[in-house]
Amino acid sequence: MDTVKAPTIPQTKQDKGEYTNNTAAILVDHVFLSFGPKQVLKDITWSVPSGQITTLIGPNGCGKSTLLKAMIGHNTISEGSIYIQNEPLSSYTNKSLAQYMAFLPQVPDMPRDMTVEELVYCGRFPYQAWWKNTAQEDRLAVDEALEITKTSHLREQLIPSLSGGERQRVWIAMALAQQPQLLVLDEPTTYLDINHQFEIMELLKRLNETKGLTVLMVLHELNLAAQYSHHIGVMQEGRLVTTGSAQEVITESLLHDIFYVRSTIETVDEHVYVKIKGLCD
Ligand SMILES: Nc1ncnc2c1ncn2[C@@H]1O[C@H](COP(=O)(O)OP(=O)(O)OP(=O)(O)O)[C@@H](O)[C@H]1O
Repeated sequence: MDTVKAPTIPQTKQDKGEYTNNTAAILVDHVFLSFGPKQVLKDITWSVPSGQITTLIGPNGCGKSTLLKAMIGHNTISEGSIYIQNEPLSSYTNKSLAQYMAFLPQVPDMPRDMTVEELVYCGRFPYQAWWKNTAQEDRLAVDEALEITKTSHLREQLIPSLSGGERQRVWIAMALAQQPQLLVLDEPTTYLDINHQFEIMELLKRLNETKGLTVLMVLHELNLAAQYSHHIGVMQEGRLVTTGSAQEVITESLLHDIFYVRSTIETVDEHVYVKIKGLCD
C-alpha cells in the first residue's frame, strides 16, 4: 500500500465533529472529471462515513452515477484524489478493492443461462486463488447471502425468469457473497413497485444495523432517501451543493432550487416526509 494518507477535509459536518476522516469509507478531494470537452464533475469534495447509509440525490444528468463510478475507480478522474479507508484508491488492486466493496450498477448485465445460485457464487470471485481451497467458505457465504436476501428458494431458477423485485434481491445476494464492508448501489429501486422499493430499503437498513455494512447509493425517490439515509449529498450540474442529514438537507427551498418543484416537508418523530405539490411556476 502507498504511504500517502488522506487529507483532512474541512466540511461542515466534520467541523461539528459528527464524523471524522478516520471513519471515512471513501473520501473525495477536489475531484474534477471530464468526458472529452464536457466537464461532468466540478471540484467535488466529500466524505462518505463508514458504518452509515449515505445517499446521493439530484436531477437527471447532474453527474450522480459518474461520481459514484469515480469513487469506486470505474471512472478515471481528471483532477483531484480519492481515498478508500484513508488509502489512495490507486493503491488498491482490483482484488483488494473487490474484497472491500461491492458495486451494483443501475442496469446490471443479465446472464441468460445462469441460475440464481451460480450468479451468487460469482460474488466469491475476489477470494479465489489457485493455491487456496475456499469451497467451504464459499458455500457458507453463498448460503448466508441467499438467506439474508430471502432468495434461497430461488436457487435453481434461471435469472431471466425472476421478477424485478426478486432479481434485485438476487443481485444484492451476489454483492453480499462478496462479503464487502461497503455496498455501492446505483438506483437500486428503479423499476420496483412501492412495496418492493421498501423491501430493498429495509434489507439495506438491516444489513447496516446488524452487520455494520456501509451503504452508498444513488436514489431518485426523495422519501426513501429521507427515511433511510443517515447522510445525504445533493448534486446539481456536476457540483455537490450540500450535504447533511435529511432534516438538514431536504427542505422546501432546496427542492425548489434543485428540482424546480413546489413541496411541503413534514417532520414527524425526526422523520422527514416530502409531499410534492407540483412544478414551480
Ligand atoms: N461515458 C460517458 N461519455 C460521455 N458523457 C457521459 C458519459 N457518462 C456520462 N456522461 C454524461 O455525463 C452527464 C452526467 O451523467 P450521469 O449518468 O452521471 O448523470 P446522473 O445524475 O446519474 O443521471 P440520471 O439521474 O439520469 O441517471 C450526462 O450529461 C451524461 O450524458
